[in-house]
Amino acid sequence: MTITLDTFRLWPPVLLAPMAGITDLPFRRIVARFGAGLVVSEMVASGEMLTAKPSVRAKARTELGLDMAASVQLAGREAQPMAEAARMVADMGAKIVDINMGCPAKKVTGGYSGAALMRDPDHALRLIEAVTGAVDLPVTLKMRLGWDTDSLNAPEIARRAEAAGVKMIVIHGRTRMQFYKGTADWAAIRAVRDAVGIPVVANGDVTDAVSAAAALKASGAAGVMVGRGAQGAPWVLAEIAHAIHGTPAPAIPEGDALADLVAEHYESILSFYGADLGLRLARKHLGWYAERAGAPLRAEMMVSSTAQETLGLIRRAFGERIAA
Ligand SMILES: Cc1cc2nc3c(=O)[nH]c(=O)nc-3n(C[C@H](O)[C@H](O)[C@H](O)COP(=O)(O)O)c2cc1C
Repeated sequence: MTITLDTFRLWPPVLLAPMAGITDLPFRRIVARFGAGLVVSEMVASGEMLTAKPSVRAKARTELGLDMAASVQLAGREAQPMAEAARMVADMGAKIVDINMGCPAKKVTGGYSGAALMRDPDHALRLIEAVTGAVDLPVTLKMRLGWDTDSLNAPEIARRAEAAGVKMIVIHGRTRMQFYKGTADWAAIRAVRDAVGIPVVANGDVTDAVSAAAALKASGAAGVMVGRGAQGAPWVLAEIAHAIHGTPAPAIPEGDALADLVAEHYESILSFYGADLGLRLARKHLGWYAERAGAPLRAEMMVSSTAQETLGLIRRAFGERIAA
């Protein structure tokens, strides 16, 4: 099934989830290049966006280097700053604005944004209407099944969001109180799908073609969104799309090709954030690549404090390993 948001066709319907601290522009570029229907920015706090802090604006950058609509996710608890932030990210090139109503973090819900908005649907709707009214772009909504198992109100909110102009809904098949525990309930997403006419996308624990097919079957969703499964494996969305939608198979890098990819990702993190911050932020990605590939020298990469040394380690860990 194709997902169309106004004039944008999200093909294949395998989308990269927003992940704070992970789906920055360097990572989104790589995932997009392998192949994905959409890559979503990490959440951008609307209040901070309005202060124009450079580090916050960097999260909303949209230069994917491909002919692909960039989606920027906004988080916030008040309608007006969300509307203003939406206009700002549109000015920065966003073609789709996503609203975060799923984040379970206390820092976020304590501020009544993220999943906390699901506890007050009237307020959530005012916020959604403010955003859909502020920009002439498709607005999408990402949320959970509800706050807890006694309040599975995603279908009701989805229906109201559709009436307010939202064009696509992503459901992480857990409640807020589950945080990331247990397993995602893909079948429960079907009630949302049945409640609206707009595309609904299933999210949570989709890591490969098998889980993607199971999530689609159980939920009846129009597509899947992959988060943690793409860490250290930016090609996984393209693999899923190939298996399910028949798109071209990605060339999964091994040996020197993997070393080249990891080095390229590493250098793009350094140039995006600057060397000091980049060096530290890159470590988690190196760790994931190493874990996935079963590569050695992980501990050394975690403590390496110069780019040159780290690049040498990357070459040895990923390149020589397979070649040997
Ligand atoms: C480290 C991390 C950061 C996340 N940040 C965001 C975020 O900024 N916005 C959001 O809507 N969801 C965020 N999420 C939730 C993911 O988008 C996704 O809903 C969740 O991880 C379930 O999907 P998965 O099992 O494919 O990872 C985050 C998840 C993780 C693990």
